[in-house]
Amino acid sequence: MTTALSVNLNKVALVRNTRHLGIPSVTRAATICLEAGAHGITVHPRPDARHIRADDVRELHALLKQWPQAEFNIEGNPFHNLMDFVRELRPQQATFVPDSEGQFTSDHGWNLAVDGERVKPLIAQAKALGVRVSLFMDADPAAMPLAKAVGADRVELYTEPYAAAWGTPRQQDELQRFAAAAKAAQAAGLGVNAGHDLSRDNLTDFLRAVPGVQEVSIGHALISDALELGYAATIRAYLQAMGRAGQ
Ligand SMILES: CC(=O)[C@@H](O)[C@H](O)COP(=O)(O)O
Ligand SMILES: NCC(=O)COP(=O)(O)O
Repeated sequence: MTTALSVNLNKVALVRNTRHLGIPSVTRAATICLEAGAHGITVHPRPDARHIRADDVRELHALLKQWPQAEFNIEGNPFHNLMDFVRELRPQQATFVPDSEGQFTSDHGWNLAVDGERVKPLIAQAKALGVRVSLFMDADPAAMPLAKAVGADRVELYTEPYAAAWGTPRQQDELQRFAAAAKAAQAAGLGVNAGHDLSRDNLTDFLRAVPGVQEVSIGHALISDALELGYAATIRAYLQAMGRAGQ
């Protein structure tokens, strides 16, 4: 099975928002990622619009019509602004994340023993619109049957604890825990996605150890790598521009 790579463009928008120039362009970033072979685009339009804004979500949705194989994954809290995007745009996938408004970054999955009953009708609503629903979940095998019971199609395993343990003596224990959670999800009839702080360094070990991951969504490390891998070519381009002035 091939794991799909969905590129999270939040951080491109974060830089763009520090000026009124429209650069770096979120849609151009999406085009370059898809042309390079990425399988999808992820955004997390937070209620405070600190990075991805509503217009970005609409423009990406329009752009992705030119990429019928690519998937658009919109993340967010369905009790805040996510359902508006789901109803308006019907992306291929909505990832429900239990973040508070203004949260620094996502740092936990759903507690379905508490939120399951109120999240259930929103999952049904999204699915009735043809939108696949993935629930952002901690890697707790016991919680997976609950995710199935409330109607989710997939779970996205919250991988920050694995990323933090990577390269330390805790790495193997974390990998075992994530593998057990993935197996429990699959046994319950759910698909498995994964994301948060995945990187070029920690991704290979994760995909080797955790079976059947259908999609990884990666933003922070990937966009940071794109900057670092791009510095040298960019300096050459600027020196050429200066050279054309005879310098
Ligand atoms: C759900 C998740 O783990 C990440 O997508 C997270 O949404 C990243 O959000 P920020 O880019 O705002 O940190
Ligand atoms: N769902 C996780 C995601 O989209 C990206 O998270 P990160 O790589 O920015 O931590």
